[in-house]
Amino acid sequence: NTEYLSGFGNEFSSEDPRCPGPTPHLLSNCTPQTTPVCPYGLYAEQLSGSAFTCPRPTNKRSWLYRILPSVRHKPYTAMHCGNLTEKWDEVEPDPNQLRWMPFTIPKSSEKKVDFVTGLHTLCGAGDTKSRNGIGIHMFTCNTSMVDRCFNNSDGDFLIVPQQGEVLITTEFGKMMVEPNEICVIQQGMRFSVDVFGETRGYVLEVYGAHFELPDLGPIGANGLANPRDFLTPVAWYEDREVATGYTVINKYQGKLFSSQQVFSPFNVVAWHGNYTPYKYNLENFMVINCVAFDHADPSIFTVLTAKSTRPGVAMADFVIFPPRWGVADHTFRPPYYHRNCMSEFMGLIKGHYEAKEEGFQPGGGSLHSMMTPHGPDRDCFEKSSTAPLKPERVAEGTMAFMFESSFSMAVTKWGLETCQRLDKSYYQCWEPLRKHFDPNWRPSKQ
Ligand SMILES: O=C(O)Cc1cc(O)ccc1O
Ligand SMILES: [Fe+2]
Repeated sequence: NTEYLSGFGNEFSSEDPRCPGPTPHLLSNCTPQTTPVCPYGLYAEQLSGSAFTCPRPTNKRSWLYRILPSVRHKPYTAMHCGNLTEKWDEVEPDPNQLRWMPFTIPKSSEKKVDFVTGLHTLCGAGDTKSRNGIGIHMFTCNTSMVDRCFNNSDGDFLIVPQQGEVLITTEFGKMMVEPNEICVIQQGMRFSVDVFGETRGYVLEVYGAHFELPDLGPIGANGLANPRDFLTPVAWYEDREVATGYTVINKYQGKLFSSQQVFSPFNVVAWHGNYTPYKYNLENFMVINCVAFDHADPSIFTVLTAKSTRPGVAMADFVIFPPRWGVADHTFRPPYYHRNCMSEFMGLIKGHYEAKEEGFQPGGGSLHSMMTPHGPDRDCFEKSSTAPLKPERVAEGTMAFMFESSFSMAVTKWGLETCQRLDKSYYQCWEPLRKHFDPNWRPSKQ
C-alpha cells in the first residue's frame, strides 16, 4: 500500500493524511512558532545533504516535521561490524579477473540475519573521512529489522535487490523495492528493511557525492532514465513508544555505532524538500544504442552517476545492460576485448550476460580491475564472429549491471577468502581463445 511522488530531485512536499493541513503552513515558514510550536505540536528538523553554501543546482536539504527530534537519544557506542569494513589493506592487492559464484544467503532456520548484519564489503577504495571513495557491499539476509534502523553518515547507498523484495521504511515514508528496481538512500537518512524470505542484493556506496542523472548532450531532452520515473515515498509516521528500546545504528567513519531511544524514528508527519530517498524501475530505462555499426561504449546505458571533481570522471556510474535490439551491421556485436583505466564491478539480477553465457550467475559478481584485460569468453567470441547480422533481441529477460569506478578498488579479506565464493577457474574461460592470424589474408574482391 505504498504511494509515491514522481520526479528526480524535485522540491517535494508530503504530509501523512492522518494529520492533514500542515504543509501550506510549513512551506511558507520552515520553522514556525504558531501553536506555539509547529502545527500538531511537531518539531522541525532540517536534514542537510549538501553544504549550506552549495550552488543551487547541487543544494540539497529537506525539512522534517516530527514528533520528537532525532537528537533525543542515548550516546552512541561501538558495535560489532561483522563483515562491513573500510579497511582496504586487509589482504595483498590482486589484479586478476575475479568472479564470484552467487553469494550464499543464510537459512533462517539456521541463523537469523537482517539487512544490517547481512552487509558484507566486497571491495572499495578511498576514505570516508576525506569524503572521497566508494564501497561495494553484498547484502544477504532472511529476517526483517525489528525496532532497529540504520543510517549511513558516510555516504549514499544505491541498493540493487537481486532476490526477494524489500520494504524500506524511511523517515520520508515507505518504499517497496523489487528485483529489477533500485533505490537510493542518501547520506544520513534513517531506514529499516523488511524482507519476506531469503533476500540478496548489491549495494554501491559513495562517500562525498550524490547520484545524479547523467547529462544527455546530443541525445536531447528525453531518454535514458527519465526524471519522472524516479519515485519518492509519501510521508508516513508512527507515534510508537518502545519501552524496551529502539536501536539506531549509525555507520560512521566506516564503523558501526548503536544508540538507544524510546520511540520509533519513523515519526515524521510531514516533510518538504529536495533531499529524499527514491526508487527507480529499470524497465523504464529508455535504451539508446548503435543503429549503424560498431559497439557503443556502455556509458550509453548509464542510469545514475556520482561525479568526481574531475570533469567527465565518475567516482562511480551505475550502468545497466537492458533488453534491447542488436542491429549493428558488419560489426562484432558483443562487448569488445579491452583494458580500462576504470574499474568494473558487475552483478547480475536475472538471466545471463551476453559476454559470458556460462559461469556468471544471478547473485554473483565479477571485478575487472584497472587495466586488467577482459572481454567475451571463447564461446561468445566464436559464435558472434560468424553470427548472421540480422536484427535480434539482445539480453531478453535478463538484467546485468555494472558499477564502473575511477577508483582502483581493493578487495576485502571477506571477498577474497572468507566468503568462499571466488571462482578460481574464471581465467579459463579465455584459455581456449585461439589464433586466427593469417599473414596471407587479402581483402575479398567485391
Ligand atoms: O566488460 C564488460 O563486460 C562491460 C562492458 C560492456 C560493454 O558493452 C563494453 C565495455 C565493457 O566494459
Ligand atoms: Fe569491461
